[in-house]
Amino acid sequence: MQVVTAGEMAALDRKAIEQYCIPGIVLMENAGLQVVKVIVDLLDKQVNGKRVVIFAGKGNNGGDGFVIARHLHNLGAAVDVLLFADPAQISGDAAINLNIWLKMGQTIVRINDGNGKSPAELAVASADIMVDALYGTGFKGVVPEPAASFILLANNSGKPIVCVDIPSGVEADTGCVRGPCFKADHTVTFALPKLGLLLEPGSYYSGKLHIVDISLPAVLLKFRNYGRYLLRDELVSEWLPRRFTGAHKGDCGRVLILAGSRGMTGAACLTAQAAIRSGAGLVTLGVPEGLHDIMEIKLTEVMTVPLPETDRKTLSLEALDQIKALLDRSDVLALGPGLTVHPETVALVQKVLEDLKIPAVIDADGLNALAGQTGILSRIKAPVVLTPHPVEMARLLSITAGEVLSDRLGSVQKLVEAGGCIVLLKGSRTLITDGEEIYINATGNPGMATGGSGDVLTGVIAALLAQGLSPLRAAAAGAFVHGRAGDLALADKGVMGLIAGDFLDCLPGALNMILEGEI
Ligand SMILES: NC(=O)C1=CN([C@@H]2O[C@H](COP(=O)(O)OP(=O)(O)OC[C@H]3O[C@@H](n4cnc5c(N)ncnc54)[C@H](O)[C@@H]3O)[C@@H](O)[C@H]2O)[C@H](O)CC1
Ligand SMILES: [K+]
Repeated sequence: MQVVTAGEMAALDRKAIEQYCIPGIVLMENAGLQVVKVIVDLLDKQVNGKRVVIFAGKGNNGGDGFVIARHLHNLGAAVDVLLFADPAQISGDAAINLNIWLKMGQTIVRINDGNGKSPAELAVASADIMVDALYGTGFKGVVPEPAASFILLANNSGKPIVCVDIPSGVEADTGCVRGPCFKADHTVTFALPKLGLLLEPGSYYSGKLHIVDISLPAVLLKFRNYGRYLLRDELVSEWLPRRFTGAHKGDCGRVLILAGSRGMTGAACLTAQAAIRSGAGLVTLGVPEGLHDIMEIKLTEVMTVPLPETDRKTLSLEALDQIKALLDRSDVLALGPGLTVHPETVALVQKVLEDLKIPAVIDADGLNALAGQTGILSRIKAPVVLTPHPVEMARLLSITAGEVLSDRLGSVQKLVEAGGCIVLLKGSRTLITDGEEIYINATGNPGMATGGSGDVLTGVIAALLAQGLSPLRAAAAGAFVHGRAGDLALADKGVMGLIAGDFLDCLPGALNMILEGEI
């Protein structure tokens, strides 16, 4: 599913109206009705007598609010419309719907009645549910008073909040929030997701995102390629490999993993198990020789190879020739989990990458070995996927983590340009890009912020690479599958108790769910 900016969405609206002759008022009616559907479900279809407060603004987002008010009123709800604009400012389809609301004998609740009391505050206090139709995709900057104070009042009320199209306070193109902003329980967005709903902190404020149809012609939604996609089951399912009956393990890819050090055997194991669990035919794990016996005990389906080590039981430069021989018998390399940044291990990582001939996914200490040295990356001849979290991204770009977090999109683009590789930037909405197309992943949950989570992701991506997915798709699909496995594990283990091994075990279930389309 494509992800659009406010301008791109407005252009699609205009095309629907001008080229397909769909009156704007029809789109507004459909938009309002879709929000009403979500609200009715939230109220367990018990709408009669429920108190609903609708914060309405002066634009078409407010117009959606008047449509919502009308339908909820007709369903028996007690609806208070708080208008944060002069009615004279309201025009077009929004004015038509405000007029219908007033013609029905309904009123607008005044923000204050001039003698200190605020009917609006009373309305908020007695609401069962609140609807944010204040600002939509036309918003930029900071919400002015008195709306700003009411947003804080609503957020602190403990009542459910449903935001229309986008939470008021979030900028549609960047996800930036520069002042008070509704913290939505649900956001109902129209036709296509806006970029700001999928970028931090906009994605945080959006709560559960509902992407609903408002009858824009399907051909119009595919009309242009914006190069931004929200990962969905149907797309990832198309990418995942199907195994033919005569397949043997050699057909399913051979993954070489270089990982682990004293005290970090778990990272190596999780990566290796994730790779074999994600369909790789053969997985070989190269580890410092002093840890080899432990790995033999911890792993069964994965082959292990003892390699020369430093005095600190990390991989040493002497391992280079053996690694080159292993690489000649592999389709994909996964490099980094638990390696440490021992100077000799760092030098080994750089040497391995310098004459790399097969695709690789580089994570953790593999990335740290390249801190500030993106020049090495640009000289690598084989395709490479980098999977940094914001701190590793900051080290690679020699900037601060804060700068990465304040512009995630910009920092991934910068690293792609500097390194000529595929970049996956981890976060609650993981971004994956080759500089041309960008995929946004919305699967996963906060329970996955646990040691070893990234190691599992590295193994999944390596396995998908080894099974023939392009580096961009392997990274994007890997993020989607990894997050889906975490969501399956969450149901059973809960957000605090979840550990990386739990979602490792859920990888087969996640893959089946996506492959078989059971959602
Ligand atoms: N996607 C669709 O097909 C449909 C979307 N609909 C709704 O229309 C809004 C977009 O409407 P628009 O009038 O362009 O913008 P807003 O409603 O967001 O109005 C914003 C309004 O406020 C002004 N403004 C912006 N920033 C500030 C600020 N910081 N302080 C004060 N005022 C500000 C701005 O100038 C505008 O006038 C979309 O989100 C949907 O909800 C259609 O209803 C149906 C089809
Ligand atoms: K809104």
